[in-house]
Amino acid sequence: MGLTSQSSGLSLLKDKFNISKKSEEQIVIALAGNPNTGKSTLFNYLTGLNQHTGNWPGKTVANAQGSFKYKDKEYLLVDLPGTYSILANSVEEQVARDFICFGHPQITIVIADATCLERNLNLVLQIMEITDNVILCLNLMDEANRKGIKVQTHKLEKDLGIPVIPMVARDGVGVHILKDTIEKIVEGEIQPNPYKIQYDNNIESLVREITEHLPEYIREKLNARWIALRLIDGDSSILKSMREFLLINESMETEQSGNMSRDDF
Ligand SMILES: Nc1nc2c(ncn2[C@@H]2O[C@H](COP(=O)(O)OP(=O)(O)OP(=O)(O)O)[C@@H](O)[C@H]2O)c(=O)[nH]1
Ligand SMILES: [Mg+2]
Repeated sequence: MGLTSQSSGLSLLKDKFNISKKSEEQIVIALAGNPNTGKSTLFNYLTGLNQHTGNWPGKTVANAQGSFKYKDKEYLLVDLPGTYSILANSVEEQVARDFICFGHPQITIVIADATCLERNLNLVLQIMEITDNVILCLNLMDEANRKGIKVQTHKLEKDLGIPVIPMVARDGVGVHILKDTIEKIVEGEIQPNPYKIQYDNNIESLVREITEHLPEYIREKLNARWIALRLIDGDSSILKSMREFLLINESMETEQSGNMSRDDF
């Protein structure tokens, strides 16, 4: 039973991330991106809300969440803090990383500034290492056009292996295509296949070694390759997050988790 399964998923969302689903059927979507790329603008456009988003002060998380409906499906949109990376160098980065990794949103939208794509793609590649269901929105296309910047959207889509949607969120341009793409991913009509970075042989063999030693419980529930990469990078915060995740999960899934406990880390 995966974490997206309703029994554990709901409590994990509530206990760790303070996210309340209105119903079990609601599909959770994370909205990530660099600061100032139009996340709030898109969030407000989709949800009809009018709030300043990205308010995640440390451990007392007051997140922004809103819902929308499209073709009879209910979606819960979670706005993540604006970050340039999710390598957990700051509280914001850790919050964004933990939600994408442990909160298991069914889809993660990354909203990028089309006028400085190179910098924005860093975060996109990092998120693609954690999860497959990623959509890239190229926002501020009006600004890009004004500056004479042309983006080869289809080539980018092919190279990244995920849907890429040009957007002017301020005017709602591209939002319908986004909703349609979300729906097609949920229905399985679109299956993103993100490009995965291959590291040099030393790192790849370490990744294999670490993944083999990760407990089966973790391998089933989380992206073992990504966890191994973070451990190789010396990121001790991932251990803390995994412990927390196990603690919550243990209390909810005592029977399913069997003998496995956080003390195994
Ligand atoms: N020209 C243009 N401006 C936009 C577009 N989308 C958003 N903006 C503007 O860009 C600015 C930043 O938008 P926000 O939605 O606040 O960006 P954000 O990503 O939530 O920013 P942080 O929360 O600070 O990370 C605002 O002034 C928006 O009006 C767009 O498509 N075109
Ligand atoms: Mg914002």
